[in-house]
Amino acid sequence: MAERRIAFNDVLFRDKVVLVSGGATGIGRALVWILARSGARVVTCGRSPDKLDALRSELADHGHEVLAVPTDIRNADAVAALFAQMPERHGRLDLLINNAGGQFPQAAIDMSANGFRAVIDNNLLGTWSMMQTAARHWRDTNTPGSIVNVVAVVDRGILGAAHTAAARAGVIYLSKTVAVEWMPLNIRVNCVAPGTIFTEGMAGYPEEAKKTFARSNPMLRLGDPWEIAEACLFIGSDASSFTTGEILRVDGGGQLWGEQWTQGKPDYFAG
Ligand SMILES: CCCCC/C=C/C(=O)SCCNC(=O)CCNC(=O)[C@H](O)C(C)(C)COP(=O)(O)OP(=O)(O)OC[C@H]1O[C@@H](n2cnc3c(N)ncnc32)[C@H](O)[C@@H]1OP(=O)(O)O
Ligand SMILES: NC(=O)C1=CN([C@@H]2O[C@H](COP(=O)(O)OP(=O)(O)OC[C@H]3O[C@@H](n4cnc5c(N)ncnc54)[C@H](OP(=O)(O)O)[C@@H]3O)[C@@H](O)[C@H]2O)C=CC1
Repeated sequence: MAERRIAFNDVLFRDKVVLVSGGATGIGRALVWILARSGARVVTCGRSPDKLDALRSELADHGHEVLAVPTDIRNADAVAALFAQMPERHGRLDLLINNAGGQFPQAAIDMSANGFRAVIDNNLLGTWSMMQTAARHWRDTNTPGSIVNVVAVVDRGILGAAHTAAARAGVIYLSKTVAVEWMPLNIRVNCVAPGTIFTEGMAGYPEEAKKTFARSNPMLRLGDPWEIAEACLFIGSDASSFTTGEILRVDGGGQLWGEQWTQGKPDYFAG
């Protein structure tokens, strides 16, 4: 990541302040790297202080300073404290990328009320808390802003992950709504919907399902976190200044062809 080619020039984010949630691993880590190398001042958060420490020292070894604040996005007080640190440290915020999130694979019929709620809390309510806090900051400081929400491709549902399909659809329609409501505040709101991307998060999926993931799109491969990071850079930056309320699917064409069963394909559909 310290060397990989970046599609955009290195001034696009020079001195911009960007908050990326969930930056310690996977797509978030690629985002932190690509933004730092593009000249941005990067702030990130996550629940695990150890993972954030490892990220901070990895970036520091290459001369990039990152502010990494342990924060659970489901905790409104922690989110408020995170946002309070940014003006102090960097004076402003230009872009928020809501990447933190996740779920577990399970048949909808077996989900407990608490399990379903945990995924809604994490992906819908946590993301909303970050979005609203950022928007209030931009309103109160009379400065422009941009939000990118990392969601998932929900057009055909997400088999074996009904909770996250519901949460991500919620984020998409929240985004479309506030893209209009917040335009008078000069805030753009867009989503990036990754297909199946090879990250640390894959560890939570059964081997039987993982073997089939490469066939979930016509490119017959998994995506790479860097491919999602570049899409977020494009849609979050001035390079897409006339775009708001949009969903950019980065899924190798998976919304058109391919099947994804997060727990493996049931016998009923085999053959
Ligand atoms: C979208 C396309 C899918 C295919 C490709 C993969 C895409 C990815 O997104 S990979 C990135 C995934 N990364 C993660 O998922 C990491 C983050 N995930 C989590 O932190 C958790 O899964 C969580 C947020 C959903 C749950 O966190 P937490 O609130 O800390 O959970 P608790 O341990 O307190 O449990 C609450 C509730 O949920 C039930 N539960 C948790 N894990 C599972 C599981 N693996 N299977 C079944 N149920 C689970 C847990 O049992 C609790 O319910 P009750 O037992 O009823 O109290
Ligand atoms: N990989 C894929 O195929 C796909 C991924 N996505 C979504 O993209 C995003 C990134 O996923 P990916 O990189 O694959 O997964 P990872 O599990 O590697 O990354 C998720 C990151 O979010 C952080 N996080 C999770 N919950 C919280 C929370 N409540 N508060 C703060 N931080 C949190 C985690 O850190 P910590 O555990 O320390 O809190 C972790 O660093 C997620 O929203 C994911 O669901 C969507 C579609 C497909």
